[in-house]
Amino acid sequence: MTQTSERSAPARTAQAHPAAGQDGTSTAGLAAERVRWSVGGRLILDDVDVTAPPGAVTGLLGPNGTGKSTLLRLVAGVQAPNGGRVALSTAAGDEDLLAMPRRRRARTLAFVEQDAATELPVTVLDAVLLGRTPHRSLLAGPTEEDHAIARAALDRVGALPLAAREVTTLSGGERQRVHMARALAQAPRVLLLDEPTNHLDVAAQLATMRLVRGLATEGVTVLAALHDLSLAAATCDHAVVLATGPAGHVVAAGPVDEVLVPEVIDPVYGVRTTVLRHPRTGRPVLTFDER
Ligand SMILES: Nc1ncnc2c1ncn2[C@@H]1O[C@H](COP(=O)(O)OP(=O)(O)OP(=O)(O)O)[C@@H](O)[C@H]1O
Repeated sequence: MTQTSERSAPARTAQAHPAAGQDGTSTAGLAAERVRWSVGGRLILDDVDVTAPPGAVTGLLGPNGTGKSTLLRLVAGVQAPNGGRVALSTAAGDEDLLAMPRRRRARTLAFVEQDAATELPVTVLDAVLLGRTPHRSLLAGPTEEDHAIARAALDRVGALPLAAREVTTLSGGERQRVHMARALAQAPRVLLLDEPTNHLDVAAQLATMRLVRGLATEGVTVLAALHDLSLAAATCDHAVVLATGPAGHVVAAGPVDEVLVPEVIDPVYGVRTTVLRHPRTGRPVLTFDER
């Protein structure tokens, strides 16, 4: 497990996220309540409750196969749950996210899937411009403002030099940044990330998580599935840990300092965890031994 430090993150001028609450809306929290999902007669998620507080980064953690990606897909509306609901909570009250008209949901929530494939022969800029689709009328093409937002999103993830490249020619890490830029261009209030640091080198991982923190500061509610528990400890405000046995369920949820402790991690992952303190940030750094 890699020890993390923000110190080595490359300096990059951040441009303001164009639209957490761009349309005058307030910061929104997310609550998945008693979500169930089965496939082929097998229960994968069993009455899962996950809360992502507004304007914070919540890490969705758990060993392989515990249902993190599935839960994100259900919250995003990519798959329909067999039970439960997903609510968006704002000062104005709760709203059923899954019942929202598709375009409005796309203006509200963006989802960066794990290893999202793009086989279409489109340029990086055009792929990022797709993020603007829910913000314009169905028949209109992208405006100057859409182009400016897409380029700013690419700049923010450090991928502006790739703008004219075909997406299919990109490396895994380059593609991951483009997917993140597309989500930024979507200007969501809620951002779902499935392993956002997959394929990224260590500096790019730190830069991505710094970006994610910056988005939360701007009011975006982030729910991110992560495998690197030290990266989660360095970045997240809250953590939710899933385990199986037999179906995916929540075993712990709360502030990272309370959740990322041996009493929670060891039985779930089958390891022996030691929690150290980062000498500069004071955040937890986790190391592991086999049991
Ligand atoms: N369409 C499907 N058909 C059959 N099984 C599925 C399907 N989708 C998910 N599963 C199963 O559901 C379980 C949870 O999968 P999921 O991808 O959500 O886990 P995960 O926690 O994201 O795993 P990882 O950390 O390995 O990415 C796994 O056992 C997986 O094989």
